[in-house]
Amino acid sequence: MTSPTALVAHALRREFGKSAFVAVDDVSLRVEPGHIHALLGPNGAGKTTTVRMCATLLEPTSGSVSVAGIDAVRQPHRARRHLGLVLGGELGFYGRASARDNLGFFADLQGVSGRERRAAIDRALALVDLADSADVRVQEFSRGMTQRLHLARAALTQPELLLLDEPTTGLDPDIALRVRDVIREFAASGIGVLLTSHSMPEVEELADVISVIGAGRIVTRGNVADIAAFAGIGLTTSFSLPARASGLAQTCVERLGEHFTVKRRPQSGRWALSVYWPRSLSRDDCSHTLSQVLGDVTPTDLVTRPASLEEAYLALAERLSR
Ligand SMILES: Nc1ncnc2c1ncn2[C@@H]1O[C@H](COP(=O)(O)OP(=O)(O)OP(=O)(O)O)[C@@H](O)[C@H]1O
Repeated sequence: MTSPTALVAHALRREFGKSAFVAVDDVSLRVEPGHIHALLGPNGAGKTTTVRMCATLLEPTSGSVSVAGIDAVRQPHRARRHLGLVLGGELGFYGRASARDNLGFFADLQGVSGRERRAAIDRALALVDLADSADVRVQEFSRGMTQRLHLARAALTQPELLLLDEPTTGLDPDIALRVRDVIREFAASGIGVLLTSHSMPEVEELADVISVIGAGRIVTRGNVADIAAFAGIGLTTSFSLPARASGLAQTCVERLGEHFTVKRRPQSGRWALSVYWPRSLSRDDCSHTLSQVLGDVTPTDLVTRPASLEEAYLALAERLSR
């Protein structure tokens, strides 16, 4: 038997306040079992509002949410048993109690039966690599360990759907990498994951599908190449010039900037330049156009490659604002 789709949100709309401010409008999302779907967008775009509606914490003004085949608007209590939720920067544990006792408290809250309780806690701790710290008081945990404990809490009931709202925000890069490993392992075990994040490398690394949301509406959806195509860019070229070559850096910005998007930033005492090429240009077209501006200067770090998610996203930025 095939598992039901972990999440199907259809035409979600949420208004707030007397003015009926539309925070989310006509948002539809699917998360298949074992897949990671990332929701990417600027501050205030509607990501958290969408996640909260999917988590049954906020009722949609209109639209539907189904979690593991259960109507989450009509039957929120039933749907809740099939989902786990982790919000970035969450508190919510008892510092003086051990990791195991904290999870025990949440297991009781979530209705895990007495018989399954011990096994569920051990399994959840092992999943996030905290088995050795089970009896350590949470106040002694680092932020990364605490965030992994939140993931363990969300996994207690073996949910079909995990909703992760900025789960690595504020973590050191190495700890964020460890949390990402755990998220990937969750998906590999068959859980469907809806992830919001402001970290482009994180989304690029983890997501099977990316939905870009701006001003409450889904603007585009797909993989990195699809998002770049929507943004109108194919290849990008990056290179740097010494700080003393300001004149040439300026010429690049002016001449190339007439037809293409060119970004110039000071970086480690040099000028870092990036050119976003339209999809119609081949690699040869790009290097030919660039050589006409650079003349006999050949930057040693020049690289032309498919646009990254960050570049595609930056190219889209204006289309995402309210
Ligand atoms: N309870 C509320 N009452 C009124 N307006 C709200 C409420 N919750 C959210 N909003 C508004 O809805 C819009 C979407 O907010 P939301 O928190 O979903 O955005 P977001 O994409 O998660 O942003 P961020 O990246 O900053 O977390 C914002 O303009 C926000 O001010």
